[in-house]
Amino acid sequence: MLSLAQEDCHEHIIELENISFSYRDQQVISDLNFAAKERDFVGVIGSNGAGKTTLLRMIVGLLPVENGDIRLFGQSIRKFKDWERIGYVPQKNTFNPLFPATVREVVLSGLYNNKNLFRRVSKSQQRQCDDALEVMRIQEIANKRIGELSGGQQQRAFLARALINHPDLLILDEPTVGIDAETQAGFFELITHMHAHHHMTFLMVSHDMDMIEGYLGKTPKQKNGKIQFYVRHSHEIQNCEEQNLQHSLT
Ligand SMILES: Nc1ncnc2c1ncn2[C@@H]1O[C@H](COP(=O)(O)OP(=O)(O)OP(=O)(O)O)[C@@H](O)[C@H]1O
Repeated sequence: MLSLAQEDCHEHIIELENISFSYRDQQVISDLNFAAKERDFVGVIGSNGAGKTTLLRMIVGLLPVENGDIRLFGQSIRKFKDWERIGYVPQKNTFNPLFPATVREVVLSGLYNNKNLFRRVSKSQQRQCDDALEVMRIQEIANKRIGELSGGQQQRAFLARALINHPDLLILDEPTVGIDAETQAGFFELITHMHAHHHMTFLMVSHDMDMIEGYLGKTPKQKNGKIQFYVRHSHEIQNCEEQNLQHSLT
């Protein structure tokens, strides 16, 4: 059993406080509360239309928070500016396959939050890009057009794009939708390996109940179509003594 002092060494990364959201007159999220700490792995589940994508878009600043508050790294989203600390992989079907960019250009665009995809890139930024391509094992296809790739390869490219800034929080919206079972399993293995070996917090929407049950160790139950969170807590991976040691060494 962990003491309170041990648990408290992990900082809050996301705090949702009484969040509600409506599209015109349709209320999608009502009075949602949740908190995730450093290095937690959070599975977000809920039936179609429960508001999962809407919630992620609020957390990454693409939709306004009108009711309640979201705190990111302890700060209200209304004042938050450190967006490079957050990597976001949107749902696959929001990507246009005719987009005329190479994998390398897509990955580099993660540095600029889409402001200017083709601006001049420094040597150190190229190295950052090479590192992200290597982590995702897609160096060989770096110069291919993104639209020519398989669904699994495209997802790796978008994950590399989200990782290029070395984010502290990685947000994934159904990352394996439309991908065959074998590639899905490989992709999930990659994500769980990253969770175990990198100091990152994960928030992932998934309909894959086997994955939630297998990795997060809880049997998901649908609750009136509402969003639910299943968490593998940071202290299940690393206790605070190890964490303090790691911090004192870096
Ligand atoms: N831009 C929009 N304008 C109006 N309504 C929207 C908009 N985006 C989503 N909705 C509606 O809000 C509800 C929640 O949508 P959302 O995509 O957040 O659900 P979800 O839980 O991610 O669903 P799924 O599991 O199918 O991906 C749905 O009823 C949807 O039709």
